[in-house]
Amino acid sequence: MSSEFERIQRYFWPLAAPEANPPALIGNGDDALAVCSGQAVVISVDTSVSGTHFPPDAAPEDVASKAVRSAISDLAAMGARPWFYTLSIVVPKAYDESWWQRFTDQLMLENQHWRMPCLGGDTTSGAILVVTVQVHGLTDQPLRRSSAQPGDDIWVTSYLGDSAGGLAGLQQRAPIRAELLERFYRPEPPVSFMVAAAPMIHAAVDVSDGLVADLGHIAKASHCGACIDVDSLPLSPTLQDIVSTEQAIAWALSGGEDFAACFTAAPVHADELCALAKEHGRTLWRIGTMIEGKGVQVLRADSPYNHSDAGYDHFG
Ligand SMILES: Nc1ncnc2c1ncn2[C@@H]1O[C@H](COP(=O)(O)OP(=O)(O)O)[C@@H](O)[C@H]1O
Ligand SMILES: Cc1ncc(C[n+]2csc(CCOP(=O)(O)OP(=O)(O)O)c2C)c(N)n1
Ligand SMILES: [Mg+2]
Repeated sequence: MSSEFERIQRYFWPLAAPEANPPALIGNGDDALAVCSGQAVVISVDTSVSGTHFPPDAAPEDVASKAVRSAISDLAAMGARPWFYTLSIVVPKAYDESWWQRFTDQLMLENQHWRMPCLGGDTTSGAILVVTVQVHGLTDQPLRRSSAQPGDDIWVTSYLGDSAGGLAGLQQRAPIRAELLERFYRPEPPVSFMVAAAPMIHAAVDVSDGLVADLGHIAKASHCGACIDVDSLPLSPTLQDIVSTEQAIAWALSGGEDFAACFTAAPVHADELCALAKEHGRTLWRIGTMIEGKGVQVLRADSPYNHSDAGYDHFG
């Protein structure tokens, strides 16, 4: 088995490809990374822990994809294009080199897909696998949670609840479906669409903890309320095939890890937003309206819909 430094050189330094745009002033291999950008730099860090964010027996490829994509989701919600990321990793000593190879091969595929190299990080051993990805994105004008206005339409950028359905399958609480596992391990944050749509968007958040909880962040930060209709929630045919509509709605409202964007925009932009989404190979769903007041109201045919609005809470 090779040393820590040999592993860093062999597995992580090649992940500096493809080159960052604009390139780093000092890249991998020094005491620190040095970069310079003419635009605002948007930075977000997310940690994935074995047993908390993915099952302990998850494939290295799946852990790699989910860690990168869940971090990129925050860039999409800010309307920023990926620039580069850093990677901090704790790996149990018992993992063999084939694990390292498979993990970093998949990271390379993610780098190419998002055009986002890994320019630095930290490597240690420890009791369980922990992967921390800090992403850096660029934009001229970051989107915020705090700029929604009463009267805005509320939009989401993907089916909701599929990831929770995939997790339920892994945990033998529901039938396993390959498409749902794919949504759990390889979500598709709407990066290029959100960058292009940013000028029309008032406020945005990424849906990681659950729609009601995350939309609640927009409502609170914007000092207004939100009203959504459960019959307009985008539920995938696959999800509806494996569980009751009530269960699918519950997962769409609070399952979490959809890594979609939820955003608000003036109704006048509705057609243009849908056309733009199509150009970027995406679909948009309008799920409600921002209103005066506070909190998130969940309705069905104008009556309150009974649901749990608690999002995922690491200490709940
Ligand atoms: N340990 C921490 N130290 C400082 N700030 C934190 C810490 N944990 C979370 N935050 C900040 O609190 C806010 C909410 O965090 P979180 O719910 O994890 O956001 P997200 O869902 O976007 O990852 C973010 O702005 C985040 O940067
Ligand atoms: C083994 C396992 N159990 C449970 C979950 C469900 N789960 C874990 S974290 C989480 C919410 C999102 O994670 P968090 O760390 O809060 O992301 P952030 O909001 O910071 O982006 C959910 C739904 C999972 N993904 N894997
Ligand atoms: Mg977080």
